[in-house]
Amino acid sequence: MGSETDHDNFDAVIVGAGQAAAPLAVALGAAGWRTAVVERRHVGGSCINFGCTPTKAMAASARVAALARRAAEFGLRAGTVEVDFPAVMQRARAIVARFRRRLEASLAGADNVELIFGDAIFQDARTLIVRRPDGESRTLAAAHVFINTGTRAALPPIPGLERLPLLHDDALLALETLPPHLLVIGGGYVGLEFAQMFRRFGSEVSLIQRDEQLAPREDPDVAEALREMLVEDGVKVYLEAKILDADRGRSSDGDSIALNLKTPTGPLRLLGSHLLVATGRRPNSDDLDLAAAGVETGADGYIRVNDRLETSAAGIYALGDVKGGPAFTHIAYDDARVLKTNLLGDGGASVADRPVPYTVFTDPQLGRIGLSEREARQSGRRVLRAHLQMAQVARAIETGEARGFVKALIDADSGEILGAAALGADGGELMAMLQLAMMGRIPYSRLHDAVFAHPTLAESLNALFAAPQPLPR
Ligand SMILES: Cc1cc2nc3c(=O)[nH]c(=O)nc-3n(C[C@H](O)[C@H](O)[C@H](O)COP(=O)(O)OP(=O)(O)OC[C@H]3O[C@@H](n4cnc5c(N)ncnc54)[C@H](O)[C@@H]3O)c2cc1C
Ligand SMILES: NC(=O)c1ccc[n+]([C@@H]2O[C@H](COP(=O)([O-])OP(=O)(O)OC[C@H]3O[C@@H](n4cnc5c(N)ncnc54)[C@H](O)[C@@H]3O)[C@@H](O)[C@H]2O)c1
Repeated sequence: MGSETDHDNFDAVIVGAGQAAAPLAVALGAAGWRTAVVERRHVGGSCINFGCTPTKAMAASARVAALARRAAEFGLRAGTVEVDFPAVMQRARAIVARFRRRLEASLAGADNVELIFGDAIFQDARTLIVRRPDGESRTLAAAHVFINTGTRAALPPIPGLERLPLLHDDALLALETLPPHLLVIGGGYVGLEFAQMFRRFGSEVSLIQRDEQLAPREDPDVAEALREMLVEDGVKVYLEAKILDADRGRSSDGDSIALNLKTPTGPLRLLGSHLLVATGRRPNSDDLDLAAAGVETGADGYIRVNDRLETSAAGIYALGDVKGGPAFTHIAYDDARVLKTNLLGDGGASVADRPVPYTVFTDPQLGRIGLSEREARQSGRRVLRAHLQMAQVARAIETGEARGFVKALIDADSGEILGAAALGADGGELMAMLQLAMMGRIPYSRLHDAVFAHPTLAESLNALFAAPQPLPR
């Protein structure tokens, strides 16, 4: 049995096998650094195990169900559509297992990389103790430590919530039977994606949002269009709803959870069978003993870093969601690029001013990049707004997916695109085209005149940029 006085010396220890860890470990190992990756559960972190991967696999099943129900619109007779929920979940879990295996294999096959399962905790700035699942401990020492421990679901302070069974993170993926009535607290990206997909699987879904709009970071027109789409799918959306408390409910339908709300139209008691809490995340930084290492956090627990991802302790870095800021897999992945460049390459890489695109995988998708209207107004620039309803796009009409709109904000002086929102079929891909134009500083007038194949969604850029108008103040 290993003892805590035995030190394993590494050049680098990465705590948490999240989205940044694998690319960083493989690169460090290839450069000859002896690298340990410590993971308490599964490689791949939130994204592969209960975030992006399973939810996008499930959303794909939900989309097929929704399309199959619309078969008659396309001139087809598909009969009654039945959702085999255990099969949907089995498919999602199989994809998760496949991604996890692939990642584990890439770490196992990497030069100079050792994957160690266990909970890591700092002893001091250069030393970590890893408590392994079998009860043994290992002490790892390294000149460079990378913290990639991600986040977990944050529970809001609602009296009674702690006594109820909650669906989030792993619990949701373990579901075997379709919830008859899913209550979703929180109208952010997690809430939006789950509310729509479970409704499409056949659950009754009630979505409770405390703010006056869904997706509070988005412009009101985008949020309102998302609300309309969910309502069209049959989701009951409650805005400006304050949850006073939660308790065990009873109804003839077998509902066992009750939420007591204060809404703009009066008090409301909502009954449901299952409860998903999607009110944001909190960082996995509280059980690392960061104080022992001299690593500072903000009051919210997120680790403080500079633009080079260096923490307050020399030689210790934080990557991915645990450092706060935009919480997306591609950002965690890009954090690894910044550190690879600075530690193994030319140096000089920074997270300042990088683009932060994202796509919310509702159907249709919301693709976002750059400034929102609110931010454009605050920027003090002269801004134009280009706007196009998807109902005017040939491809969208032909494929029967004409909901939504695309809009772009333009610097009136340079003609450069400052930001865009594409809420429509393949909105994420459409947004990526606008992102490329932003990266290449291509003025909007060139996209207006560009030749795109007909009938693609790309072609809609011609019409989008036909007549941009001054952004209303
Ligand atoms: C439901 C849901 C859907 C999402 N969908 C998307 C999406 O479609 N697109 C997108 O870009 N992003 C999505 N995200 C966000 C995305 O999952 C995260 O931004 C991403 O996983 C962040 O990666 P990370 O590297 O910071 O850490 P994580 O992926 O969170 O991984 C952290 C790892 O550290 C481990 N760990 C923690 N503490 C310790 C410790 N003390 N010792 C050892 N190991 C430890 C954890 O077990 C975990 O494996 C989604 C998130 C959720 C919750
Ligand atoms: N497609 C994607 O890229 C994707 C998908 C899902 C999640 N994510 C990432 O995961 C992060 C977490 O997502 P999230 O949706 O959990 O958090 P979030 O912070 O995006 O949204 C939380 C929502 O809950 C609401 N809320 C908070 N407390 C409430 C209460 N007591 N009652 C009712 N509503 C309440 C907030 O107004 C907000 O709309 C996101 O910020 C995102 O970065 C990304």
